[in-house]
Order: sequence, then structure tokens, then C-alpha cells
Amino acid sequence: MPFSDHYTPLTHHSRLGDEFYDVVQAATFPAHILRYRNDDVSPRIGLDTLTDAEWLRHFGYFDPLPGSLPQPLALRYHGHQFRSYNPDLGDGRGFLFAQLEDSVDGRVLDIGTKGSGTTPWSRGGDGRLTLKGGIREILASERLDAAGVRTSRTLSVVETGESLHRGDEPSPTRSCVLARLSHSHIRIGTFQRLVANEDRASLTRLVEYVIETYYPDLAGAADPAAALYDAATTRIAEMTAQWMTAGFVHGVLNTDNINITGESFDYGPWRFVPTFNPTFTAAYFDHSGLYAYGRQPEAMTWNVARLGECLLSLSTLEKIQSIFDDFWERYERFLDISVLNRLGLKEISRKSSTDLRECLFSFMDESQIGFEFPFFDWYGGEQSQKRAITGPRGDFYTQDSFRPLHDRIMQHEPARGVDLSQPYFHNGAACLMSVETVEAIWQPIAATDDWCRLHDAMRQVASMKAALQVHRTRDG
Ligand SMILES: Nc1ncnc2c1ncn2[C@@H]1O[C@H](COP(=O)(O)OP(=O)(O)OP(=O)(O)O)[C@@H](O)[C@H]1O
Repeated sequence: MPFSDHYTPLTHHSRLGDEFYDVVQAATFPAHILRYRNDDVSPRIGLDTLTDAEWLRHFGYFDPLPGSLPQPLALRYHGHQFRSYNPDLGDGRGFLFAQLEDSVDGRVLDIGTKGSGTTPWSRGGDGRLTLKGGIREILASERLDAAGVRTSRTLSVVETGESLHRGDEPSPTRSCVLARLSHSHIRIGTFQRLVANEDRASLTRLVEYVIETYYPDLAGAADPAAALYDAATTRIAEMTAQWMTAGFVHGVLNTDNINITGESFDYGPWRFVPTFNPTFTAAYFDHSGLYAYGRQPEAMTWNVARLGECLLSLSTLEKIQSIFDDFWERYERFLDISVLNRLGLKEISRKSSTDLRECLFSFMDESQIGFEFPFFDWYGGEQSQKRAITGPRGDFYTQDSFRPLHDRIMQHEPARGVDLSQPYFHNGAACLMSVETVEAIWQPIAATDDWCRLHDAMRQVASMKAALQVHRTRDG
């Protein structure tokens, strides 16, 4: 038995019914070279005891995981892409491969793929993922997870020996297949498809399935659709706030990229902002800046409105409207909390938290200091003052524009557990994800198959995470 005691296969998907998916097969690849297995997360689902050869059987050749899905399922969905409705979406280069129980919290985790071959939803695409795309997924998901952002995790990347042609990068380029671990692969677009098809029975089924599988605390709610909308919008508001304080720009906030569990996923043209810049745009094809850093909260409000429309027929306009109307306030509340967390400060009152957040962002905007630095330099507030002012960025902190923020920081006590001998961000990790870094990781791999920099980056991410966990544990 290659699996550990923590291996608990599940088949919740079967409750959905075949209206929701198409049974598919993985492509046959010319090579299977294991490039990344995530043994930070694999123990939680009992896969850490697999040998590399066994791992490849499941995540390169896609032999089913025993007791879980017997065959891969390409999930059907629609979605708004850059605000235009597209009824021809669906898993075009991936599928739901398995469902397992998370041994840490008992929640259901889906394993989905990317680059595993064509499906009925490929629309002429090759069903493949570039190796560089796989590396970008690893970097974004693991870095965000280390920073405490709720995100999918990259479980595996296997290089598959094909030459791919892509218009947006030097071609031919190498191929891979990726496995992703996520709480649900149900998107806002999954709901939109059922509404577009006027399939009320399936919509009702979907709400039940999502509650049973991913939101069990909502079981027995008098109005399941409103309860789900309430819970999902709260999580989406929190995730959006976490992106903003992490300086993360997702790049493609279409409704098919928004998970009903409010978990960040699909890391294509993402970037981290170098400095506070609301107009910073990640995707080269986002010509109007619709999904620019500063417009992400607005984009998510728009997406949450689309989800609300989908649920209207199962609830009442009054309930759905009032939850929607609360979205912005929830988002701003999470933003305040997220800023306090990143600065290692205790809350005094809601008003002072909002003042602090506003002062911080206007200082960052005016000074154009590196995005991570104020969080790093002022972690723990007053305790850090001497170090910040005499440190390499001291000049920023003697400017007049810093005074209002300084005063607000000084009003706050450090949060419980803050320990300056362990600043939770060291500069290396903080600056890890510039575009230059991604290229610095990819170029030696492309040229000489030198993977050292990816391993170094993963070590930095792990140390950032370990330091953060020290604080989280101390904070209780
Ligand atoms: N190379 C490809 N071949 C076939 N379909 C593709 C390809 N690239 C993207 N698609 C499809 O185009 C749509 C939008 O792609 P997008 O990049 O948002 O999703 P993805 O990254 O493939 O998957 P996910 O959203 O699960 O991360 C999806 O339906 C996706 O399956």
C-alpha cells in the first residue's frame, strides 16, 4: 500500500450527475520527467509516501487514485471574459482527477489538472501547458500560500517531452502537465451555464452539492442559495483584500476564474506590483487595464454581482441584494485586518484601523517605496522604529509624507506573538516574485536544464512560511 494512513479517497462528484461534465482521457505523452512534487502539502492527503515512480503513474500517466474518481471528468462551465459572455468554455486542457479528504481539517480537496490533453471544450486549442507556465503556477501559488493568502496549491509538475508553439513566447517551447490541489473546481461560470441553459433543477443540485461538499457548516440552512451567497461573497471579499495587501495582480479576473470557495487560482499572467500603483496591469492582453491592481476590488464586485444574479431564482431579490450591498464593506473590513496582520499590529478600533490603512496606502502611493518594504520595516510598530529609521530606507521615513502614517503606527501596540528577532519577511523572499526573478528562474532551465534557482526560490518561500507560522502559532 503506497499511501499513508492519511489517504482518504472521496467520490462526492458522483452526486452532481453527468449533466455537469464529460468523461475524458489524459493525453499520451512522449516523456514523463518529474520536475516538482509538493511534499509540503502531500502529507495532508496521504500521498507523501508514494515513490517517484508511483507518483508518475498517477500524475504523469493519470492512473486513477484508488477509491476516488474512476475516470477523469472535464467540467462544463461558461463565463464572462473581459465582460463578454462566452458559452463555449469548460475544462479545455484539464479535468477533475480525484477528490481526497484533507487530514488536517477534514475538508474536501479536489485534484485538477492543467495541460493533460484535449477535451470537448478545447475549441481548437492543443490541450497543453508550457513548462514555463507550470513554473509560473508553482511560483505564484506557493508564494501566495506562504504569505497567508488563501490559494490553490501546485501539487505536481511533470515535463512531458513535447514542443509547443505559443504566440506570446519564444517557440517551440517545452511542455508539462500540472496537478493542482484546490477546495473545489466550481466556478461562478459553472452557475452561469445552468442559468443560461434555463436548467433550474441542475442549479438547485449544484447549490446542494457545493454546500454538502465544500460548505458543510451551511447544511440545513432555510434558504440554501442565500446562505451560500453570503458565505461565498465573504470569502471572496477576504481573498480580494489579501491580494491587495500582498501586492498581487491576478491578471485575468473572469467569472470562470473565480472559485465558489473564494480560493485564489489559475496563475497565468500574474505579477506582483513593484510599488503601489493602481494602474499596474499584469496581462499583456488586458489593453484597457480592466484587471489592473487598483481595479481588482471593482472587478470582484462585478463578479459577485454575476453570482448573485445566478442565485436569484432560488432565493429572493431582497436577500441576494442585501448580501451584495454588503460586499464592499466586508472587503474593506478584511483589507483593514489584512494590513494590521501584515504590520504585526493589534486592532484598537475599526475607525483607527481604517485610518491606518488609508494612510499606509497614500504614503506608499506618494513615496513609491518598494511595495514590501513598509511592511517589513515597520513590522511590530514602535518596536521597529529605530531599525526602520536607521536602516537602508530611512530617508523615506523622514519625509513629511510619512508623518501621518508614523503617528498612526505609533498608536497601535504590537500584536500578540510579534517577535522582532524573527521578522516574518526577509528581503530576499519579499522581493522574490518580480518579473526579472521569474525570467531568472526560467532562463537557465530553458538554456541548460539548470533547476537550481527554482529550488532556491522554493527554499526562500519555505523559510518565509516557517517564519510566518511562528507568529501565527504564537498569536494562537
Ligand atoms: N492550450 C489550450 N488548449 C485548450 N483549451 C485551452 C488552452 N488554453 C486555455 N484553454 C481553455 O480556455 C479557457 C480559458 O483559459 P484559462 O487560461 O482561463 O484556463 P486554464 O488556465 O486552462 O484553466 P484553469 O482556469 O482551470 O486554471 C478555458 O476553458 C481553458 O480550458
